[in-house]
Amino acid sequence: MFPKAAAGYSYEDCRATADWLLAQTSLRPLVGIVCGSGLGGLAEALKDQVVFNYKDIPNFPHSTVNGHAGRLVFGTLKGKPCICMQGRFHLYEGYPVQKITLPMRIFKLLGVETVILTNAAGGLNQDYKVGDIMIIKDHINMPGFAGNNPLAGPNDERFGVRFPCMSDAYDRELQQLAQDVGAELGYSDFMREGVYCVLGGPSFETIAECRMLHKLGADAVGMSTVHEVIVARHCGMRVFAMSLITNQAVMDYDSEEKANHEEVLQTGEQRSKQLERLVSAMVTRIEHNTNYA
Ligand SMILES: O=P(O)(O)O[C@H]1O[C@H](CO)[C@@H](O)[C@H]1O
Ligand code: HPA
Repeated sequence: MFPKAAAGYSYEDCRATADWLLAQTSLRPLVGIVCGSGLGGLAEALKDQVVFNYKDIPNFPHSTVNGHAGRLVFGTLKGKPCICMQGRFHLYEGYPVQKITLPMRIFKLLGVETVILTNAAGGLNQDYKVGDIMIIKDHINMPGFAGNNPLAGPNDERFGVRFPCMSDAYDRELQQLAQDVGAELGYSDFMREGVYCVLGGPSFETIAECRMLHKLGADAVGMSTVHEVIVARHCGMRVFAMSLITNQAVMDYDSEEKANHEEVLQTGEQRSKQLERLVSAMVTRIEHNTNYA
């Protein structure tokens, strides 16, 4: 039922990749950051960088999407050890869902305790504007409804339990921290919180699909993040995620708007400095069990 190609990587494969990385750098990251489309600039805030191209990392998939550089960056943010994915993997690139989430298991084996995920998304909530930052409080996993869940297949208890809870997927303390930090930075006017819905892509949604998703309770729609969140929670990492609303989902048959990736990347560029400040300030204030000083 689960052909080998779709089964992802074994615990030993993940361990081998993590050990390979650990052997190349003395940095031991506590925070893992994933940059969404056009948001790779987040990695630039890291000091004392050690950078790996995905194509040089054993077992790692390769980035194929414009706006996803395909580099894994180790470094520090105000002294705190971090790892940052400059580019992620998506279902529509043709990877099985178990493979696009491999980096979350590598993060775990490297010692990461907290994951911060970012993405570009289309706004379904009519109160949202392009450029808003939405703190994700919950998700709707559409591919999961059809059985395409990254945890489908044999479960290795060394990562986590067979039936992980997802009602607490998005850490509430970290959501509050983001609100506090956002307010201190003067970002409250463009910060929202809401529900993110993942679809398979790569085609953008039809008008009828956007209307349906909105009725179902989604505030933003995208093609990523949720799979990573599920795998990160399965192996016990704390998760914070946010969407940059890069475009308004088209909900109206009279509209001339057309979703396009260029607009997505452009909005990412415009908000990248603010996102960088928000993430940096959050990272410095997240408490960890390990004393990294
Ligand atoms: O979710 P991220 O990786 O930010 O990318 C978003 O942007 C792309 C569409 O423009 C899709 O890949 C969508 O998921
Ligand atoms: N739909 C799906 N994914 C996206 C969008 C969108 O409108 N914008 C950015 N990623």
